[in-house]
Amino acid sequence: MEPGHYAEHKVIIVGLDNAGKTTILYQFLMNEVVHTSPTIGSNVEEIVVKNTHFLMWDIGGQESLRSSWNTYYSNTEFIILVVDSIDRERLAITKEELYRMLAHEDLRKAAVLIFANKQDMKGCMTAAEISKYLTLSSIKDHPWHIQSCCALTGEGLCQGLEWMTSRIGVR
Ligand SMILES: Nc1nc2c(ncn2[C@@H]2O[C@H](COP(=O)(O)OP(=O)(O)OP(=O)(O)O)[C@@H](O)[C@H]2O)c(=O)[nH]1
Ligand SMILES: [Mg+2]
Repeated sequence: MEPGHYAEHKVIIVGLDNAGKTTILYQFLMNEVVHTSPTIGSNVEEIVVKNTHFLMWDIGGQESLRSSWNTYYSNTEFIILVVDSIDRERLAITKEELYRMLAHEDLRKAAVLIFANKQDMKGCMTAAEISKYLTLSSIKDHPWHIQSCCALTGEGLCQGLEWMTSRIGVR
């Protein structure tokens, strides 16, 4: 590669509405909690971690928007799936969306980081419970990792990014 040029790794941040995707993106960018409103379309930001450049697409998760997630899939290296750990009722929908993505041709080489977000909420599901419900251990054709986090404090977010950087160059 020429000097001054660097590889940029494409990331999509997906998950149901209200999961905390936009909050996570701006924690990565600014180490701050921003005021968010539901994302219509997407936000895109470049996040640099230890000289590794990620281009992160944060995509709106409302039901009507989920059918267009696939327009963001090409060349994706990482999927960040954000789960609202207090939202037990809708974990089944997240599961459906996860397996739909994993079956998509354009994502066959993507690694998956699952954030079990909102760990500050009383009575929330643990990462282990979410992992079991999503049957993550059955996923053999994509590298995956689950990390508990709280986007409001930033706890757990760095560990998730570290897993991503550790994957680069593995394949
Ligand atoms: N308690 C708590 N609230 C959180 C956390 N992360 C995000 N939130 C709140 O959850 C709400 C939704 O956050 P967003 O980041 O806008 O959610 P989103 O996933 O981008 O939603 P869409 O854009 O509609 O898909 C906001 O009120 C956030 O402040 C967390 O870790 N704990
Ligand atoms: Mg959003």
